[in-house]
Amino acid sequence: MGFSFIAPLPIPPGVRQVGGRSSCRNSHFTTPVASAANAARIPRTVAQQATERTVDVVVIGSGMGALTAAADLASKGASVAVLERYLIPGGSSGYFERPGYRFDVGASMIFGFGTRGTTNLLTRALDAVDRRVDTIPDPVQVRYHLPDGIDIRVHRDYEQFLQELVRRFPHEEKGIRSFYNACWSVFNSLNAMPLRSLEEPRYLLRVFAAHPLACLNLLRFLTRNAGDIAREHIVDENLLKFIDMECYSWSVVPANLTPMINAGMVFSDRHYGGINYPVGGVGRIAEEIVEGIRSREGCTVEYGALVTKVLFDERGSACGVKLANGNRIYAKAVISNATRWDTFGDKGLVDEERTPVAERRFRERYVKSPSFFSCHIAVREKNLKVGMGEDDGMDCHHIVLDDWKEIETARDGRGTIFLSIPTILDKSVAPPGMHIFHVFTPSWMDEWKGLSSSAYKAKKETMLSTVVKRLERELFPGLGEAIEFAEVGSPRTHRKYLGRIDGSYGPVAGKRLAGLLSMPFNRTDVKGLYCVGDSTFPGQGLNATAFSGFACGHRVAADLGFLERLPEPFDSALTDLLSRTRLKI
Ligand SMILES: NC(=O)c1ccc[n+]([C@@H]2O[C@H](COP(=O)([O-])OP(=O)(O)OC[C@H]3O[C@@H](n4cnc5c(N)ncnc54)[C@H](O)[C@@H]3O)[C@@H](O)[C@H]2O)c1
Ligand SMILES: CC(C)=CCC/C(C)=C/C=C/C(C)=C/C=C/C(C)=C/C=C/C=C(C)/C=C/C=C(C)/C=C/C=C(\C)CCC=C(C)C
Repeated sequence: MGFSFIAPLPIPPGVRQVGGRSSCRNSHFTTPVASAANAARIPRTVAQQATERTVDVVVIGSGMGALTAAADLASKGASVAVLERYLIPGGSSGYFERPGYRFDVGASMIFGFGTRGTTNLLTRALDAVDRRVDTIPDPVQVRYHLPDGIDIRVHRDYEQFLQELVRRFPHEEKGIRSFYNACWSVFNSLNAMPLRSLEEPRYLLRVFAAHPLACLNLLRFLTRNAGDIAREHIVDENLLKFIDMECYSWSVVPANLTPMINAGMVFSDRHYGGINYPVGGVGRIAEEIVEGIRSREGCTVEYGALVTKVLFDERGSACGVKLANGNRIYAKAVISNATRWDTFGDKGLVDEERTPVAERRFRERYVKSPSFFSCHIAVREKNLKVGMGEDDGMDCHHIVLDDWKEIETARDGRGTIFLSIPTILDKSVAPPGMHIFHVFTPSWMDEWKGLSSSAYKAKKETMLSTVVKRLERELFPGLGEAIEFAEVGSPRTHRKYLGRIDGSYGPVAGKRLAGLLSMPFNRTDVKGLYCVGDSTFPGQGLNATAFSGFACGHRVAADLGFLERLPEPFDSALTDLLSRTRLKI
């Protein structure tokens, strides 16, 4: 293949841009100078003298869950310190740059970015701190290239999508319509109400009083999985496999393990708010929220700020954090955006001996999803043998699978391929005449452990070549010749730069669970310590973690007196009841 191979990902020249603009008010940190090496070993360049200070809320990490919670709290008047170990905000929704290019670290398919309803939580996270990002509507959420010749486009227009699916499975028209109608019923219920903390009873009582039917409908679906509902309406096994892929493509588990509430959100929002690409790349969302947080009195976002431990007071409540440079920040509430595995346990921010039983139970029910092997590829349009122009009808997002048996388990680049070409929508993220291909496929940490550096590099090259050959066969003949350069990341890369255990995409049900009911909310059994992000209700996805951010912000604000709440014991009764129920199921 005629391209230069560069690894690892991401060496962030763009870092200087973001860090350099930093004006960390009240901060004792200096902005670290960017380099791949110190990015992974941060923070080395922070203040020499250990310092202490106090804020209302410390937020560990700056993924979308964390930023939404911080933005919400900042908008309510709390002083918030967001501490990010890396040099760029956004975590899996961050970016990295090469001259002329801006690559999205995670995928580029963004839900929750519409202009109407209540479920557009990314738009709302920006609104919370008076910021906005322009978007480009995507006419097709994804094009599936599946076994048995199943080639389906999920059009933004709902009826157009249904007709395409019905053309392929005419005998299942009724089942198709009734399954997706069930999804709409979930979505319409969610979209009727303000979305806040389900463990804050005052809010819950008000929302039940204002929208009783919607709440009862959600309760009905809360314990169910999408696969069960699909089987109530559909019998064709190939169509059920397609529904499995519809779920797997974002939940990384098949339909029988995918909570129905989440399926309802994803399968309807794509036709309601639509999939919208942020102009300038996905990283723009986090950048703007950061600017909005920083504009609030007493609020900071600090990079190169690796938190090593949560601090406790004499009553055992979380009261702040310790950083790798020895600094301590005290707070009335601590919010962790690290995964639950990175928050609790021997290698976590809270030692095993302080780890509550509920957290051990969580680890019995949820497992770490696989990570990804991801390739960020710069492609010359003139060398591609398929049209990429505005009138050529090339779609931005593709999913490729050769054999149904390979959907979940195949290794070495033979499993499901996810491809996003953001330059189809936004030409500003690459130089003229160039495209960005972001290709990823599930991969596990155990495949990459213990390799010498030459074996590691060779494995990356082999995997890249496997994936490129599959794309050449399916979609882009001659792709290899069109590649200018490629940067490749393994699960090790994801662990190193995103700080996620084993580079995992997030927690997934390790066995059949009762829908979303088993997923913990934001309070933990450690007083003063909250979790946010994809280890909390409702799970993975930017819009999902934005929900967890709003819910967390709301619960913390009520606990700290920024919002009214019910008197005790009524306020905590629901949290206690839900934790006890969770321990039993
Ligand atoms: N829709 C899409 O296409 C898309 C794209 C990208 C990501 N996603 C999903 O979005 C979700 C976002 O996840 P999230 O909000 O849970 O967070 P995240 O993992 O994206 O971010 C967590 C942040 O916390 C930081 N961090 C971790 N430990 C730290 C420590 N000890 N000290 C300081 N900082 C620390 C990390 O560096 C990271 O920036 C994920 O589920 C992801 O899979 C979806
Ligand atoms: C008391 C109680 C508990 C209860 C009561 C009742 C009620 C009221 C209830 C309620 C509920 C609620 C509110 C809920 C909520 C939910 C939500 C918000 C959800 C959300 C979700 C979302 C999601 C899941 C999303 C996701 C997404 C994703 C993950 C994406 C991804 C993507 C990708 C990866 C892409 C790829 C592809 C290619 C590239 C092709």
